Amino acid sequence: MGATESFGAGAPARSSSPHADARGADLHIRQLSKRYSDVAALDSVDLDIASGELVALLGPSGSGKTTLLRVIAGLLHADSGQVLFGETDATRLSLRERNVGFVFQHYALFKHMTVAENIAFGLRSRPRAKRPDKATIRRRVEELLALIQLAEHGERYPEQLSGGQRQRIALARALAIDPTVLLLDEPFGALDAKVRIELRRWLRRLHDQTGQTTLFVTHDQEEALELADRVVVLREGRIEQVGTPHEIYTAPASEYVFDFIGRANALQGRVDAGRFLADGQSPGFATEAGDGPARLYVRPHDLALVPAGEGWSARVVAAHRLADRITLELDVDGQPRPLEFDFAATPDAETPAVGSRIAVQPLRYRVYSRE
Ligand SMILES: Nc1ncnc2c1ncn2[C@@H]1O[C@H](COP(=O)(O)OP(=O)(O)OP(=O)(O)O)[C@@H](O)[C@H]1O
Repeated sequence: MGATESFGAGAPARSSSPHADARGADLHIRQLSKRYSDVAALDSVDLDIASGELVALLGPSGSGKTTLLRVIAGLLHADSGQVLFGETDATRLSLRERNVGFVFQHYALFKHMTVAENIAFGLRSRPRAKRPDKATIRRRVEELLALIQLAEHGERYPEQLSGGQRQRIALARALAIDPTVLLLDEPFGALDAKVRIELRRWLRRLHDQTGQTTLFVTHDQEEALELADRVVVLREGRIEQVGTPHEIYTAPASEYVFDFIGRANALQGRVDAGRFLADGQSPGFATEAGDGPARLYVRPHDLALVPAGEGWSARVVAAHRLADRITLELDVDGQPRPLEFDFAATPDAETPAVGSRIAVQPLRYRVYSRE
């Protein structure tokens, strides 16, 4: 049968090798911990980011993403652990000394300054000895305006721009200081879905041009998977998995990651001599998990209709059709939770009737042992 526990198919992973013209330092996080009374916002976090990488920090609300970013920026001190920029221990350095660039969802532009003045701000406010001369600053601003494709907008004020344009300016302002690392905390979070998708693709192209070491916080798995060289999945202040988008999607290290990364069905059962047997069902599916209680995870589009006896037998409890996709809700015999099954249908194919019995088999899946 075609069923397999590994996920072979899919686009090749984007290389995580450092950018050819990488800018910014390597970043090393060592055993960072930060508590708020009884909450561990960060719990012994270790992470290495190569110069030129674009890394997404992904996790649900409260998982510690913003705390980690703020500790790296120097806006917040950890209880223990270290932040290293290359060889330099930055743990005790101030925000200014770290020379990081950041853009937050609500980190507004200065309203009374033009776009050009906003971008120049970081350079102009440097101490005199480190401040470039006026002509150099002007050139840098023009370069950045061209880079963010807003060359004609330098003399406008922020209120004369769209939300998406403002966030591009905020990025240019952060890049102006040639930062050690660029830290972005849900920079497109306040924008509508369409602009958000356009901007994340734009950010990826911009990153390919600049090679700037970047850490990007998001709770949107699609954004992380599309944008990043590598994704760090956080859970309650700990790193659950680090990998390329391809690795995270096709080989989730835990039930938590599988569930968080896309739509997921979980079947209860046990592993016996290399086969997963769902409770109440007889066909077994090959797995490398050890013997004992386990759960099999499968995405709704990774199931297939099969003849009775070759898959899990189930009753159709709901059916929906949208253009060429059919989605069924199945009550699988012996399973506590319904299963979602999603497949492409030819235009003349009939939608299975509610109440009818069918059998389905997982094409690609993962089995996780349970203690
Ligand atoms: N100033 C604070 N005082 C007390 N608890 C805090 C404080 N800041 C954060 N926390 C707690 O620390 C944990 C991590 O918060 P953090 O903001 O880093 O999460 P997050 O993943 O960025 O969430 P979100 O996506 O909602 O921004 C949460 O449980 C949060 O409630």
